[in-house]
Amino acid sequence: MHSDPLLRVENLTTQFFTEAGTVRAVDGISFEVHEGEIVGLVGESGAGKSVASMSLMGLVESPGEIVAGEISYKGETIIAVEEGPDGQPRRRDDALSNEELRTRIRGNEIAVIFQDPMESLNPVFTVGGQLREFIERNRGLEADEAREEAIEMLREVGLPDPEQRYEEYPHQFSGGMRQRVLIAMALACEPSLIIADEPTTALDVTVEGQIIDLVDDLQEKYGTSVIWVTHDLGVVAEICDRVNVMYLGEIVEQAPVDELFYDTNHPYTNALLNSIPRPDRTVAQLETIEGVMPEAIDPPSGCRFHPRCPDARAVCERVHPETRVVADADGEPHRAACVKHDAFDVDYDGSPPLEAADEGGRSEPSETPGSELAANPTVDDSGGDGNE
Ligand SMILES: Nc1ncnc2c1ncn2[C@@H]1O[C@H](COP(=O)(O)OP(=O)(O)OP(=O)(O)O)[C@@H](O)[C@H]1O
Ligand code: NI
Repeated sequence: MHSDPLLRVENLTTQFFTEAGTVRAVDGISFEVHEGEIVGLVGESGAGKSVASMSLMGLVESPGEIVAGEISYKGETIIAVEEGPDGQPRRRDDALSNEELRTRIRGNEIAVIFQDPMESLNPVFTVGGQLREFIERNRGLEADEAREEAIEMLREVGLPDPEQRYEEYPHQFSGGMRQRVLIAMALACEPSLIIADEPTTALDVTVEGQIIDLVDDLQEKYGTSVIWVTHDLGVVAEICDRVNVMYLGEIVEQAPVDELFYDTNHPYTNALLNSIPRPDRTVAQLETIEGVMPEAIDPPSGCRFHPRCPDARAVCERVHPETRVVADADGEPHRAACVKHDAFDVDYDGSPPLEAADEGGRSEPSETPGSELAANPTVDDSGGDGNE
């Protein structure tokens, strides 16, 4: 990790200006992706993973806007927003224009794979035709050359009978096969970075495993870097080198993957880990995270996780922690945004627990299944899907 990163994201802040108020979807996140790395972006639904991904490619649509931050790719500033004289955010002079982002970066340098392939494939054209056209357009190849290349890519992503499959329509493909086609499309322009936004969420577990293996193999073969967006820490463990855990628009923990699992430093990550199904536990024993993630429109004061946090103390209501280095992971920083760590000098230990815990002292989560995160009456579980 001594080389310059392929992608550097600094203080990325993306908001949606809605009638109900300003949605702070991505609220000042910073992370890096190095060459040949698979970096995870993980968190519950609504954490801001997709908005962050779209922001990286300059694809946020109105009423959304990147209001602050800087993104550099291969050492070049591609997106940068500063405060203008009128106090409004504006594009910095050295950043790329939308046109430059579209022609130079998207597809060629950074490609994206979405959860639902049907959104990216046109049902009225053959799969091969779409892939060929994409290759023609983006690589300037002649039609028959592009056809050869398309078939080669279909073979590369593990589609049986690629010549025959080339002539078929998207509805003739299974979900997993369609996802393979999208991977072929993403790889066709030989990008240096692929953003995969929950590409396996809609697939059954076996097919999901196959797609993960495929991306892993291709990543190794081509040296492509990948940002893998998921709500599933199990998938992260399988495929990622480094991980960013997001909660309500912020990165709350950031570490190499083994470190994250063996030396977990944020209570939210811990809660996510405890909610992973394990073969040695029955469903009834699963500890899902209680309560619904609050709205990004009006996040809780202090630490945004405090209303659901088993470790919350009074200080957590007041102090909004940024991510700080809390441990060393073989020379790499392990960051967390939780004031219980010494790196935050706010007298967490001297601060009273937020609610008087039953029978004096806060119990380990496993001793009071299901209640530890639900205990706080301020948790609003009236909307959204709180099951994740
Ligand atoms: N077009 C939009 N207008 C208003 N708010 C939006 C819009 N798109 C996203 N948001 C809000 O931004 C926040 C982050 O959403 P995002 O889709 O990035 O979450 P996510 O982590 O990708 O969740 P999921 O796992 O469900 O895909 C949410 O509060 C969401 O409601
Ligand atoms: Ni998403």
